[in-house]
Amino acid sequence: MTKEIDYSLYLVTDNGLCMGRDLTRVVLDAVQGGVSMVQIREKNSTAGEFLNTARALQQRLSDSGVPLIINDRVDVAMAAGAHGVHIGQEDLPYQVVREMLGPDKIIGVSINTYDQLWQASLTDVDYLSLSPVFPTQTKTDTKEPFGLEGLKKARAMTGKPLITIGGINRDNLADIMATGVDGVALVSAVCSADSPADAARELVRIIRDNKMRI
Ligand SMILES: Cc1ncc(COP(=O)(O)OP(=O)(O)O)c(N)n1
Ligand SMILES: Cc1ncsc1CCOP(=O)(O)O
Ligand SMILES: [Mg+2]
Repeated sequence: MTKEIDYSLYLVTDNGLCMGRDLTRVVLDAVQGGVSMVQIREKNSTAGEFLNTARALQQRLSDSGVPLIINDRVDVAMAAGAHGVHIGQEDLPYQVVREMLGPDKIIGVSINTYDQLWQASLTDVDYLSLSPVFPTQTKTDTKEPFGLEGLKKARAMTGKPLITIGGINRDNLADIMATGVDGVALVSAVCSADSPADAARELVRIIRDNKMRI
């Protein structure tokens, strides 16, 4: 069953890119600006720190309707009562995560190749994230970027909710939305912005003006 989720503007956090500001503050400002989904991605935190951040945000976002997704750590997601988990090709296998979380939680999977896209399309995963669309300095161990033509090809291959990530900003967002993806995930364009709220507002406007599918 397809869940009713707004994937249009998906903030993925990176504490180190928040310009010394409190991560929770940056996320709440971004949500004020219109971010529709949030993923906590803490690569340098202990499990305990990750859980504390997740619990604090889960509580602060509970009335907003914005789903909170945990990167990689199914245990942290379960302990925090988060809405779901994002996993990559080197994380726990999708079926195992689904068995652990049950049918109602949101599970997203990173897709690095067309073969992975095809395989994942056969499962009941909630969304697919083509990764990366462009090169980025935020994550250095990425595979070959898909580019805009790759996004179009991927869109034609699956009817599942499809988003993309990597090097996305206000200058390339319109072209990305025109490929027919359901949304975009970004780190630095929001986390490092002078005003995360204003940055999110501008991105929302570009998405609204260029979205292909409702
Ligand atoms: C929305 C979204 N898309 C892709 C990724 C990357 O996940 P992964 O390939 O597992 O890499 P890490 O983020 O774990 O370094 C993501 N986190 N979110
Ligand atoms: C987490 C992740 N996965 C693929 S690229 C990426 C980082 C994207 O960061 P930015 O939006 O700053 O390019
Ligand atoms: Mg991962």
